Amino acid sequence: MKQIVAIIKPFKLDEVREALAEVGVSGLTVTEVKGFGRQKGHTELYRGAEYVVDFLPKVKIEAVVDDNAVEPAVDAIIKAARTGKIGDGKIFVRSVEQVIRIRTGETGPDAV
Ligand SMILES: Nc1ncnc2c1ncn2[C@@H]1O[C@H](COP(=O)(O)OP(=O)(O)OP(=O)(O)O)[C@@H](O)[C@H]1O
Ligand SMILES: [Mg+2]
Repeated sequence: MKQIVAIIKPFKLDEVREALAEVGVSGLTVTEVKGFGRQKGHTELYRGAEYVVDFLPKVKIEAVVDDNAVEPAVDAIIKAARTGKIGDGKIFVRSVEQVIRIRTGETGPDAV
């Protein structure tokens, strides 16, 4: 199992959520975050204005999926979140050792 962590532009959240649902991702955690990439926030457009702050608003999406679902999920995020402009975001993929569904006690891929 893997955890996909994607940092995206906030206005892309709905599209990304729909794209992930289409490829069968069963659960998501979403957090409002702030960050910067290699332009350090300074030269990035946000809602039409050039932001001159150190940290730009972003949305972090976390989804844990079975190994064979990583590629379709990553592809779906890229397709939905990409504008082609700087600051489109980044995707990190991490290994997940265990998943436990609290209600039923199921573990592993059955619990994802
Ligand atoms: N190395 C990193 N570690 C942690 N978070 C990062 C990293 N790079 C980017 N981020 C997060 O992703 C957000 C978007 O990054 P961004 O898309 O600007 O990356 P970039 O490398 O500057 O690419 P681009 O040139 O397309 O803008 C940042 O605001 C930050 O929250
Ligand atoms: Mg950037």
